[in-house]
Amino acid sequence: MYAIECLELTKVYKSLSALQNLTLRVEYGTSFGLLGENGAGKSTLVRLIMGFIFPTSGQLRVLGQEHVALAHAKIGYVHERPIFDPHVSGKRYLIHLSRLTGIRGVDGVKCVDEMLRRVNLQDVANRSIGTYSKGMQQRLALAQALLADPELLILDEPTSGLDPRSQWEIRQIIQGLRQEGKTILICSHYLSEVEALCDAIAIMDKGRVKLSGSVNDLLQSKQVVEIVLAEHLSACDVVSSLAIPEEYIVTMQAHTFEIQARAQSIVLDKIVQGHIPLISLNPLNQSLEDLYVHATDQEASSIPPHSLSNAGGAS
Ligand SMILES: Nc1ncnc2c1ncn2[C@@H]1O[C@H](COP(=O)(O)OP(=O)(O)OP(=O)(O)O)[C@@H](O)[C@H]1O
Repeated sequence: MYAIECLELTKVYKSLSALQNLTLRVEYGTSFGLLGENGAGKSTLVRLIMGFIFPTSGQLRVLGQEHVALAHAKIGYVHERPIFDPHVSGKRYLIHLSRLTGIRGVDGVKCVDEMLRRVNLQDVANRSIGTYSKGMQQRLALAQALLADPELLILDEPTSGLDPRSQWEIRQIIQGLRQEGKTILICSHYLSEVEALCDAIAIMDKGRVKLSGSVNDLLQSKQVVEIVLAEHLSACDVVSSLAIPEEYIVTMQAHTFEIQARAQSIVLDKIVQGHIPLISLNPLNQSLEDLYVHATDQEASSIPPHSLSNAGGAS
């Protein structure tokens, strides 16, 4: 069973298709990154998951509920730009919310104090929120989302617009939640953040999933090795004389070609047996940024399928 399961999900606003037959699954206890350019459909998907809007067609199940509103009490949500009453203190605000969620009296205060410690706001707990920095407000929003100990946490651009120190603080909190085994869905434009915080990702483009899967699998499947031949050799001639399968080749230049890392030993055997002189063999690590650029690049859609294969279960 999945914490979030979308099957052929479509959302049309008037005449605009914001999501088109989107299939995506988020496993319980994992941290999932939703990536995509502005207008890709990430917020629409989050709004559907939260039950703020309804799908035009397709199926959606959140924490086992087809009626996603029934899952609401078990979801913690942090908006990209949380809005607070600036005159109320952080502690008072959280106590008010804890009462609304049914945690009252001494237990409520204990729970709030614990949450304030957790997001490192204990020293400013009694100050009015209007005096908080943006980073503090974002941490308060996280505390608010965590108050009812949700099963699923949805973080929309959790570090957007924050200074590096504040970003780091938020990421540390998210790492802690991840280690506790919380299911987390993060929408972010920061690729290094997603690479560091997420077990799996989906890259969305124009309402569709372009690429998805586990971060490790995706990165490993895209590792390449650069082979630099002696200058008198043409890469094209060597590849054809050694009969190196086309699907192993990523790029080819005059005396250099890149191959999939997984094909390294096969290609090297051929090179040794063919007595081909090499200048160097260089592993080139791919980052999530490289994957992202390929997946969202229209030109890249026409490059060989091995460079852009969908490694995950989504389509
Ligand atoms: N309420 C709405 N009515 C009409 N069109 C909408 C509405 N909300 C979103 N859209 C359109 O749907 C598409 C997807 O928008 P969405 O906000 O889901 O993208 P996004 O990936 O979250 O973008 P961003 O990164 O900028 O937040 C866009 O073309 C947007 O203009």
